[in-house]
Amino acid sequence: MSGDYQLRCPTCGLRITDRYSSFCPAGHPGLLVTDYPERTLSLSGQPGIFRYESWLPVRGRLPFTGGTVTYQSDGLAEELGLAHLFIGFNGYWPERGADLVTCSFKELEAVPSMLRATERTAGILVVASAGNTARAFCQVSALTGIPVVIVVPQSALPRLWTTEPAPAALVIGVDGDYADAIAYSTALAAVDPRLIVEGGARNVARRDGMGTVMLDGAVTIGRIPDHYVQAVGSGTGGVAAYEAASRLIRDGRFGGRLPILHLAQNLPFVPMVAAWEEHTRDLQVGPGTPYTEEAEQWVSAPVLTNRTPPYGVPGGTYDALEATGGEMYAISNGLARAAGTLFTDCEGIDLDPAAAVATASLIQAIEMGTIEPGSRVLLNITGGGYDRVVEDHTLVPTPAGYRVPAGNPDDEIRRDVITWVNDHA
Ligand SMILES: Cc1ncc(COP(=O)(O)O)c(C=O)c1O
Repeated sequence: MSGDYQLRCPTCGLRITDRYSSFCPAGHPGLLVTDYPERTLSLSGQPGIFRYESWLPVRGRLPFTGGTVTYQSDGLAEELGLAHLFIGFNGYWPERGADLVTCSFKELEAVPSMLRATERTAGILVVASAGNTARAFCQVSALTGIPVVIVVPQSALPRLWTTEPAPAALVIGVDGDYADAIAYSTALAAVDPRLIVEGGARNVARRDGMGTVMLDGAVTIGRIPDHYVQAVGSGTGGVAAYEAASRLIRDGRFGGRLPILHLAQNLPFVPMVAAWEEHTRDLQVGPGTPYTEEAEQWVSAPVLTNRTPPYGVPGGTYDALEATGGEMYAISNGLARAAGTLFTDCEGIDLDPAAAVATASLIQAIEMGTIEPGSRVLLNITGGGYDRVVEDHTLVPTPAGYRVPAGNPDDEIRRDVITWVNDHA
């Protein structure tokens, strides 16, 4: 049955019966992995992400038809001299059938995460985000009426919009940065047992939702690609691609080799690139390192500046890079801008700055010889179509219900949030 799965600890292999666990009961810190009873991938006949529902940790569906659109590139492929370049487009581009209206692959995470939350009795998610993730969760709330609490830095509020009003999304703007929003969201979730911290990379619904980019790529190409290219901040998309490819190998119909992961960050904030160059799990971030709050200010793709990515943890990005013989790239703003322009000129759609970073890393990989011209390449365009979406939709700002100082929620917020939960649970 769709929605059946077991969680497994990547360290000790223990199978965990509680389908909502985030940690191994034996105390191992690794990211739990889903094992689905269906060894072969069955396609449901549904559009978008629910085509892959047999490998999603959810029961039922939401009224949501968006998903990745994978197509073989002509223009960019020719420009770069690649014989088999496939683009996994995640964003808004109706001419190609791409219908993620908040313009990023974060909708692929939001949909299964929110659906899975509705299965639980204590089921209102509290999500901390600096941008695209918050917008995606608000949009899914707008479409479905599922309540959600969103905590963002106040600077991210202008990027919070949906294509329909989202009355069941409670938005809290924190006077601080992404790290402050995460800390506040954790404290807020403790206010009422019906609130649950969404969990980021630990949330298997998020990873398996993102993994559908790889599934759609392999189904379109007819086999697992040789190379997978993505820009990363948390690295979760890379881990998800690796996990999805591992399932496809067990399926047996899509080839037996993992794709080599090519993951990119945006200079000057490139802590994972530096750690991977040293081949260490030990990530150096913060004061005394080059990867400070100051460095974060200079990147063209702020969504790529996560200070606590699940990099060294078992089952995280380091392990995914190791397993696939992966590479990492440090991309300057100038190279990203030029690559983004080239992509738009060749393919005909605007990109999220993060997707421009990914495109630049593909160019660098070809120049370095880490991607060969004859190989099959899946380029994950994680976001795009912002110029296109405003032609078809009116963007509705999602206002902050509260603007609060960083720290712990005060008594008034606690009272108000409990009242809000009573009204929405
Ligand atoms: C458009 C876009 N691309 C890439 C990323 C990085 O994703 P990951 O979580 O896989 O590191 C993000 C993260 O927010 C994003 O919004």
